[in-house]
Amino acid sequence: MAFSDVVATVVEGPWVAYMMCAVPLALLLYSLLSPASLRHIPTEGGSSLPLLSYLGAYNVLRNLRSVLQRGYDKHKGKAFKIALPDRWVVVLTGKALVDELQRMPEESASFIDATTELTGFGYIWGPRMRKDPFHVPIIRNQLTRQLSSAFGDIYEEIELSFQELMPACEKDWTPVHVIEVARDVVARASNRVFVGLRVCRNPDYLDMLVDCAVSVASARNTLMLFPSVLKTFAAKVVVNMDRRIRRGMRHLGPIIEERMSLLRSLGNDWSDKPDDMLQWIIDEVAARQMPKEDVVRNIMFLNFAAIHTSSNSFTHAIYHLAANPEYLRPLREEVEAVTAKEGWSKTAMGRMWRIDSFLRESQRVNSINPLTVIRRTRTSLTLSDGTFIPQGTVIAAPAYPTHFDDENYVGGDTFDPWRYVREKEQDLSPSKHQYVTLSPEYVPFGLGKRACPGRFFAANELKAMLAYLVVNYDVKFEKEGVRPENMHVGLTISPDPAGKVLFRKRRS
Ligand code: HEM
Repeated sequence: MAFSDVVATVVEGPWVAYMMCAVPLALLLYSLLSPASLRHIPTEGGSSLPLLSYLGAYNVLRNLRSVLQRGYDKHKGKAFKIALPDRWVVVLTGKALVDELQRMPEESASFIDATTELTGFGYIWGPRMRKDPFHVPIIRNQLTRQLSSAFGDIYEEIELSFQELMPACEKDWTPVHVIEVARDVVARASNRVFVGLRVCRNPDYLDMLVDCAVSVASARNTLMLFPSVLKTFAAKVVVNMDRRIRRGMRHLGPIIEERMSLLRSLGNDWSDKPDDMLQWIIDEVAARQMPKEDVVRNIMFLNFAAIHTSSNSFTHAIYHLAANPEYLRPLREEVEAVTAKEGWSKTAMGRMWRIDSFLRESQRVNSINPLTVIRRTRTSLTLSDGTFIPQGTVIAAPAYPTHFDDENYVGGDTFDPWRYVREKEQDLSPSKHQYVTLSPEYVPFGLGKRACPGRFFAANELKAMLAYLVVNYDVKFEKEGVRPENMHVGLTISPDPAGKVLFRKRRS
């Protein structure tokens, strides 16, 4: 049958009648199935009517930043909702509600359930990581406690990686893809501490980690186009974690086997037992009698958490510096004065207030995710302003509007690199203004019990990277003073990946 015949049959036949019945039926079904209990919460970014909300979701994904800002301006201090292709998200605004959000216990508003659904991570990394996230206390306790003793190794790796990755800059102004260099440096420096010298410089291992981090970070935008029942399958196709873990096993498998056999023969403690991330994870995996592939899964997850976030944050900061090279001098003066006294150490990093303020301010104006402090309610609850939130709702705080609110930051829409240096100088408790310090007005690391446990590690690494660059290189953009616009794609924000910064080995 020719195509025109098919069209004629459809138009003239009973199909028109079927369609006329089916469409209202679908609308009715959808409105019955849609969460009626969210209808009292105002919608931003489009209509909340059945099916039309999909148009809203399209608009939200294209213009998330401005939709969130409009919602914030209209409803500050209250909640509003936005449509995504696979769900509604209720956005809580203003200090009081965001503070309430961070205090909600996991049993009533779950971070794990929210990351599973909103970012698709539960589907990508598998149910075990969701049910038993033992990597969190490892980061919080062992890794963070070891920062002082590990600093020398981290710094050595930073220094060597920059020298190897940017050799041409030794001679003249050379364009550098900062995001790519940042990913490699972060991967190498972090893995010096995660898995040790034996593997951390292996180019295939590093390539695997960076590729995994980039794929997982962008997968959230693809996975939200699938209904929940298909997400596990979609995650397998989009990310194929099993294949990545097999590749990781080629690098880490022999070391894991060696260490596991020592654990079996010598027990939990032996005199020269390694004291690194790999061993801490092996201990947990062995105690739970899990397969050794789970060690690799954990290492890869931590690398995803570290590489994507830290390299984006670093690139944002370098873009500000290259657009305003006049910031180099005050940064250099500080780094040189501090390292002259303290050497390159964690103590020195703690004394670099300008470096710290620069990174914190860059994180404030650029953010890492447009929605943060994400949770999914496990019970119905009523907020202090009387808003009823039914069970199973994803709730979150909006990053940009919070960070650009003049009530929270004077001149909040301008990048002011020394903002927190001034605040520290005026405050009796200067630690309140550090890069890693959280508050309902500063949300890039999340908030509350599930706030980023890796931020102390990240801050030290990023401060060492920035400090190293400012004392060793001159920096500028080809077109002076112009910073490339950030890219907003669906639920992600990133520095323009095409941005190139000119670097030249410092002459004076
Ligand atoms: C500048 C760098 C980083 C940024 C901006 C960042 C940001 C975040 C954010 C926003 C969250 C969610 C918190 C919430 O919603 O309340 C988070 C969670 C997490 N981050 Fe980071 N992160 C960074 C670096 C790191 C590093 C280096 C590691 C690992 C060493 C790490 C490990 C984690 C883990 C494991 C979680 C989940 C915590 C949990 O399950 O309770 N992050 N991070």
